[in-house]
Amino acid sequence: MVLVISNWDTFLTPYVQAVEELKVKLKGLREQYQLSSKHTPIEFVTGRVKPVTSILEKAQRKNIPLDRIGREMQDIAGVRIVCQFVNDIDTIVELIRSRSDFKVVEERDYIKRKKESGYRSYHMVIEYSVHTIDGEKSVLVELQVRTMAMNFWATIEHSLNYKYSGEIPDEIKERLQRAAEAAFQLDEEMSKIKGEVRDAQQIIIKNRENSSN
Ligand SMILES: Nc1nc2c(ncn2[C@@H]2O[C@H](COP(=O)(O)OP(=O)(O)OP(=O)(O)O)[C@@H](O)[C@H]2O)c(=O)[nH]1
Ligand SMILES: Nc1ncnc2c1ncn2[C@@H]1O[C@H](COP(=O)(O)OP(=O)(O)OP(=O)(O)O)[C@@H](O)[C@H]1O
Repeated sequence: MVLVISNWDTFLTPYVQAVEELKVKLKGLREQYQLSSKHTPIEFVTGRVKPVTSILEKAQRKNIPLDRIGREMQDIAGVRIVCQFVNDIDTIVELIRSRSDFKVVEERDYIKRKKESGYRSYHMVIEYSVHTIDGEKSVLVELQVRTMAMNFWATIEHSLNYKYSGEIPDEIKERLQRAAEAAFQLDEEMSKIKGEVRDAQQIIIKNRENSSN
């Protein structure tokens, strides 16, 4: 099968559907936590379908024939779950593992073992089924689970990589390494005072409830 550009919309339809469904499901979990006045391990959720130019660039870089990208490119559909605290990540990972509608096919822990760049996140690749007019279709989705500090660092580093076409100057790389260490320290410190932060959140929720009654 040779994919031509006019086929991309059709090819990507199940991926678009998967990302939309997963965003609804994960945001639904967040709502449920909020309604139960429990601390929510999900601060926010984003998702995207990989742009066609990025799919083509990655296929070429990784030598993936276009007729195999559905099986070999794991991040055509991507969802990111951002949390407040590092241990929220464990809660989310357990939650995802326990679901019957997600089949976890791979996990990569870049928190225990950060990447050379300084990148930290927990990655899960799941197989997810969507129902299309041509029947059920299973697609791979990459879930990135990270704290707000990890997300801040990764977003800035991603922009700089884009700016320098992947060749970030050494001096900036070193600054990024130091910033990654600072983000790690921020996560550590916040974890130590999370009880206090959670109490404050409960007070805010209760006050909101009282003023709406
Ligand atoms: N900002 C940033 N993001 C990263 C970094 N490493 C990985 N990521 C993100 O995580 C995704 C998956 O990375 P990996 O788990 O390394 O997967 P991979 O297929 O081996 O590598 P990629 O070719 O980078 O996708 C990437 O597409 C990025 O979105 C990094 O050093 N910086
Ligand atoms: N799993 C994901 N969930 C949500 N957003 C993502 C995910 N992966 C990447 N993104 C975001 O999507 C945008 C476009 O990403 P793109 O796929 O081109 O980059 P990348 O993942 O860094 O690339 P590559 O894997 O090809 O090196 C970026 O803003 C990136 O941060």
